[in-house]
Amino acid sequence: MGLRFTVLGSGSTGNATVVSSDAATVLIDVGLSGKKIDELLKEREISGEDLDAIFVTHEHSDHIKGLGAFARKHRLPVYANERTWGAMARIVGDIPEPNRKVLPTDSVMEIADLRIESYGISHDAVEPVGYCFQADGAKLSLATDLGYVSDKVMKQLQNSDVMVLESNHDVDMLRMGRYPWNIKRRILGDTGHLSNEAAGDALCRLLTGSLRRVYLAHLSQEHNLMDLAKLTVNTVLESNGFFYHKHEFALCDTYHDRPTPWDIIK
Ligand SMILES: Nc1ccn([C@@H]2O[C@H](COP(=O)(O)O)[C@@H](O)[C@H]2O)c(=O)n1
Repeated sequence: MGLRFTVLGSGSTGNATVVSSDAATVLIDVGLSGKKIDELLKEREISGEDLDAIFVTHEHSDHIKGLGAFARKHRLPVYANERTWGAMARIVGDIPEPNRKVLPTDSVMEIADLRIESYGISHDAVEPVGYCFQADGAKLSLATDLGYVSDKVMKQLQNSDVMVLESNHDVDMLRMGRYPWNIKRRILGDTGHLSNEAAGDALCRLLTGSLRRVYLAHLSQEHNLMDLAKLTVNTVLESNGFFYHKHEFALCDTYHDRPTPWDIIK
């Protein structure tokens, strides 16, 4: 069991993911209440006491809603870049100084045998990041809340074994949906969220290496369906000549209201 993870919750109602190596376990984002995170961890047979640290992607409430309460309860160190700390200070409340850790964007650190790398992404937060994790020769990449996938991000995601990739909306459903126009423009823009097609396009450039599974994540409950997201991504892949067998590669589900099973990458 060299590297494994579970997505506890995914979508604008709250995001949180646990990544675990042989000797370290970390939580990425606390976008649900602290109480709910405790319940979800229990469902996956771990607890807050098993965690070594929390890593924050950005200050939007669906990523930090329960951060302050959860970090204080379990006395956990919290890692974020300087500007994200500034932007979330009021929402998160008091985190004791020794547990306020600054991890600059595009830097690497290690907790025991777990290598953690942050990378900058395009989203309308002060300095949003994604994270890649490596242990025991395996690589997991988390890539959600992306307006678009830049060449730099694409390079960062290369050689992943498993990815959690945003597939937020179906563009036609969003265009015809009931959100106000300014919000639609935001979601569709370069600092908004990846559509199903954009996720498919990104995968066309990533499916050449070791990639075995992609979890489609941060799906809109208003403008998407898991089956539609998978169909669209598959259609984009096939129209670009990528045909695969189930045992070689799979698209996997995430949920807004329940955790994914542990995925044991290695
Ligand atoms: N009234 C709303 C609804 C949603 N948003 C933001 O739009 C993004 C996509 O939301 P989905 O739930 O459709 O995935 C997300 O960033 C929401 O926070 C909004 O600003 N106002």
